[in-house]
Parts: sequence; C-alpha cells; structure tokens
Amino acid sequence: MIKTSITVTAKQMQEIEERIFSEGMPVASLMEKAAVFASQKITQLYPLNLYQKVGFIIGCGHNGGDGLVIARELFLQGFQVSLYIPLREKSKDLTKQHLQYAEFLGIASVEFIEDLSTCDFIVDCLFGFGLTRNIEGKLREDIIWLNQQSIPVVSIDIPSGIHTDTGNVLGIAVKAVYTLCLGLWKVGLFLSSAVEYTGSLHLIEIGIPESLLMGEGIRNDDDEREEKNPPLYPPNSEERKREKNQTENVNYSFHCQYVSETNPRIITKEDVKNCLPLPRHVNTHKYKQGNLLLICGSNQYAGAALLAGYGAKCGGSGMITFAVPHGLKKTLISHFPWALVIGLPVKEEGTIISLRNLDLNKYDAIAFGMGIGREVSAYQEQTLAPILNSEVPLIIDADGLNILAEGRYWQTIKQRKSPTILTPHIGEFKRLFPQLNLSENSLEVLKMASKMTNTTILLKGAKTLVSEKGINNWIVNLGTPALARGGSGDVLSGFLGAVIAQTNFNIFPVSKVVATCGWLHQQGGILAAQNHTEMGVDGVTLSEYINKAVVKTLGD
Ligand SMILES: NC(=O)C1=CN([C@@H]2O[C@H](COP(=O)(O)OP(=O)(O)OC[C@H]3O[C@@H](n4cnc5c(N)ncnc54)[C@H](O)[C@@H]3O)[C@@H](O)[C@H]2O)[C@@H](O)CC1
Ligand SMILES: Nc1ncnc2c1ncn2[C@@H]1O[C@H](COP(=O)(O)OP(=O)(O)O)[C@@H](O)[C@H]1O
Ligand SMILES: [K+]
Repeated sequence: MIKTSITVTAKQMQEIEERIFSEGMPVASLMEKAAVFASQKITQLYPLNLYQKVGFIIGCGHNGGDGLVIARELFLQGFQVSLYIPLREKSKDLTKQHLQYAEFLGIASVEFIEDLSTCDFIVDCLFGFGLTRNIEGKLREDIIWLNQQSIPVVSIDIPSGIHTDTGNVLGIAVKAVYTLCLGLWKVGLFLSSAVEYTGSLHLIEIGIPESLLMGEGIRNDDDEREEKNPPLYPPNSEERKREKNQTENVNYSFHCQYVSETNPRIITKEDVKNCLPLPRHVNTHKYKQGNLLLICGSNQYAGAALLAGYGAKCGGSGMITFAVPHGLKKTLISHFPWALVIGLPVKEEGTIISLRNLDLNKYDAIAFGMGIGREVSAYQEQTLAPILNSEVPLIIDADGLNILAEGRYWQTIKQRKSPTILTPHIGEFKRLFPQLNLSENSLEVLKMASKMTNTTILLKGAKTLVSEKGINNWIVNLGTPALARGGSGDVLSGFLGAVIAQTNFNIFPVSKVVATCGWLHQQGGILAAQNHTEMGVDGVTLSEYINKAVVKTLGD
C-alpha cells in the first residue's frame, strides 16, 4: 500500500534504484519491466484499433531508453512507430543498445519533430528524473512546437522539463495528457507549478520491494483502526482536553533509509476511510461529540459565516456555536436552527470589535476569520489575542490570516499547546510569510513555514498541501477547478472546524485529519461537478456533496 502514497525526490529514487541494482537486479531488466508495464498502460489508453500512428521523442538517458523499449513493444503489436532522437550522439550505453535493436527491427526514425505531426499520439521520453538544467536551444523549440499541437502526449515518468523535486518548469516543459510515473511518485508531479503539465497521473508498478520503503516507527492502518474507538470521558473534563489536544512529537511518518520521514505522502482513500467518520458511542451526547465555536462574519461578508456554517454542518460535531456581529444573529438562526448564535458587539461598519465574555476554553475547537473583514485588525487585542491565548485547537482562515500577517502574534502562536491550523491560499501565504519564496520550492517553503510557526498549514490551490510543523506532510492529489469560486474555502474551514472539534489527536495526527478534510472537500467538489457541471458548484451545493463524498468513499 505504501508504494501508492509515498513520494520521492530524484536523489531518493536514484538511491533506491542503485540499491536494487547493487542487490543483483540488472539495470536493463528494471528498464524492461518499467517500459513493458508502461506500454501495456499506453495500449489501454490508446488501443490499436483506434490509434495506429505513434511518435516517440527519445532522450539520451534512461528515460529515452524506456521510450525505446515502449516503442519496440508497440511496434511489435502493429503500431506505426516513428522515433525522433534529437540527442542521439549523447546516448547512454543502454539507450544506445535499445536504439540499435530498434533500428534492426526497422522502426523508422525521423529527422525533425515536425515529422511527427500526423501521429495519433506522442510519447514523451526526452527527460525523466535526470534533468538537472534548463532546456534550451533546439530542444526548447521542439517542445514549444509539441505544445502547440493538438496531438495528445503521454509523458513517461515525468513531463520532460518538470523538475522532479520542485515541480518547477526548467525553461520549458512538455504538456502531457497522461503521465505514467514509474515505480514511485516523484514529488514534483504534485506541486502547483506542475499541475498544468502532468495531465492525468498514473503510477506504473515496477516491483520496488516494499522492504526498501518501510522503516521503524511506521504505523499501519490496522493499528489505527483498533485504536479508533475513543475512551469515554465526562464532557470537557480536563483529562479529556489534555489527552485530546496533545500533539507534540506525534510523528506518523516513517524512518527509512531511503525516504525521508518528512517526504509528503499522498492522502489515499484508505487513509480517509480510516479517519472518518469518527465513531460515536451509543451512549454519547452532544457535548462529547465536539463543541465547535465559529467566530466569523461581518455585515459586508455575512455569506462567509453562512458558508462556514454549511461546511460545519457536514462535519458532525455535537454542538456548533456561532459568534457573529449581532446584526447577523437572525440570519444565522434562520439557516441553522440547531446552532447557538451569540451576537458580538460591532463597529459602525459591522465588524466585530470584541468577543465580549466568551468562555473560549469551553469549546473543543475554534474556527476564526471567515468573512470577519480587515477592519477587525484594529481590534486584534480584543479578538485574535484571546483566541490565540485559549487552549483550544484553532483554525484560522481568511481575514484572520491577514491580521496574523501583521506579525505581532507569531511568538504566541509558537507557544500554543493545542494545534493551530492555518488555511491560506497562495496569496494569503505570501502575505503571512513575505520572507519566503513560495515559487522556488513550494513544498520546502511550506514545511519551513509550518515548522517555524509550530502550526499545521493547509495550503489551498489546485493541489492542496498540508504540513504539520514541517514533519508530517501530505498532498491532496485530487481536485476540481469547480471549487475556484468565492466561498469554497469558507466551507472547508467550517468543515475542518467541526471535524477537529471531535478529533482525538492521540489517535490521529492533526496533519492527517486536515488532509482528510481537504480530500473530502475536493471529492465533494468533484461529485458536485459531475451532477451540476463545473458551473453549478456554489458553496451550499458543495457542502451537500461533502457528505455524499463521505458516503461514497465508505462504499468504495
Ligand atoms: N535505471 C533504469 O534502468 C531505470 C530507468 N528509469 C528511467 O530512467 C530515467 C532516469 O534516467 P537518467 O538518469 O538517465 O536521466 P534522464 O533520462 O532523465 O536524462 C538525463 C540525461 O540528460 C542529460 N541532460 C540533463 N539535462 C539536460 C538538458 N537540459 N539538456 C540536454 N541534456 C540534458 C544528462 O546529461 C543525462 O545524460 C527515469 O526518469 C526513468 O524514465 C526507471 O524509471 C526505470 C528503471
Ligand atoms: N483550480 C482549482 N482546483 C482545485 N481546487 C481549487 C481550485 N481553485 C480553488 N480551489 C479550492 O477552493 C478553495 C478556495 O478557497 P479560498 O481561496 O479561501 O476561497 P474563499 O475565501 O472565497 O472561500 C480551496 O479549498 C482551494 O483548494
Ligand atoms: K519524460
């Protein structure tokens, strides 16, 4: 199972391969295996009865070698194969041998990439994880030409031009319809700069022994499942709070020789199933099921409070309390008759100026910031400061993050004992951490930011990334642009709040729960888009589909 969720860097992949070779597996055999399985996948995607002409762009390294084996297999099956080999003279020995055999078989090669213009599809085997410098000159022109064609491209291992570790484009990169990643997921495939290039991602199993990937301290899912039933505690008892909220040194990653414990894992359906829904004891009651406080809304952004409420509604917490500008009380009650609504004092513009006498520590989670407006910044000592000083797991979103970005509270945040979860989109992240360059290496920067601040950060975008204190890192590898719509994030914060309010962090690390919520949020969006098209996924619709996503996931 671990092979489908682990991600590696180029160096780690090289080390794993070297170990396999040093244990006796011939290089050529591994290449043969990878390429034959890749060719099988290609023929599923492009069956011979529908697609006859296939072009290959062959590089000089082993990615090119893979390409030649795939080309040979397709040729032998009856495809019309053309090879474009721009770096022929520089070919590595194994690649040269495959080229010689391809020529012996009579597989045609072409002089110019334009000669592939009549192909039904093209297989990109120019560079894999060996690409280290920018693509320039003629190769650059070739890729520009390729990207201008409407011919579908399948990239082998990684789209040529994408940096294996950062996902950044090294000058230019191939835009693929499918990427068939060999053996283990290369981490760059999941980072935002690569999203436009990878197309649909498929992992080709090449038999890397799991023993090389497992290490001490790995928790398997069965252990978690057994522990999932939480002990019964009186509501809000000190004992329960202490146990529930302790997160220090909980590290569910692995200590493996080849793969760092901080390598992000892809959150899988199995991970999600393992986390949610949280079990309910038969004799539970509402205060044992998580008591969530949502501090949100302003006259200007009343909708954000409502959408956070709709999100929270999906999360199953026993009690939900809204603390909103008092002018919004009636609206909130009309939407959420089951919730408590507390009116807060406001300034003329309708933004909250204090939390009055709210006893924050009686809640199991607080979500703060959705639609509160920037003006709250002037009242941060009466609002954000007591929230940060509470001993409650905390989610901060939207304008809550903008107040944080002013920089006065990082020390307080660092010292918090309960989990602090920040949910910025890329713009908010840049405001929070102006000293960090997110575009250089988004994953490493995210890890650094969460480590520096002692928080869990969920970075929103086409791919959602989660980092808990730089240690436990996750990638949400699904998503829909249907969610690029005002309010989707408010739904996520509410949902997250409701789930966090019920979570025992002794059983599940914060990062895994946060990634699970991120996954279900995106999966909800995908299901909603299937039924309503991408045009129809407003926040309320999205929230309805989050529960459908839970039901579907459990049934799958
Ligand atoms: N070793 C094996 O038998 C296996 C190989 N695989 C394949 O091997 C690939 C890695 O192979 P390599 O390490 O040979 O690397 P690549 O095939 O990615 O290419 C590296 C070659 O390109 C040259 N190069 C790098 N940047 C360049 C640039 N900007 N312009 C021109 N030339 C440039 C390098 O000098 C080197 O010769 C993987 O991505 C995968 O496709 C594995 O996946 C399966 C097993
Ligand atoms: N192209 C996309 N693909 C997948 N998810 C997206 C895309 N664009 C936005 N999203 C998701 O939608 C949500 C938007 O949140 P946010 O930017 O905070 O919006 P708002 O503040 O309006 O609610 C995030 O969860 C983000 O991951
Ligand atoms: K490639």
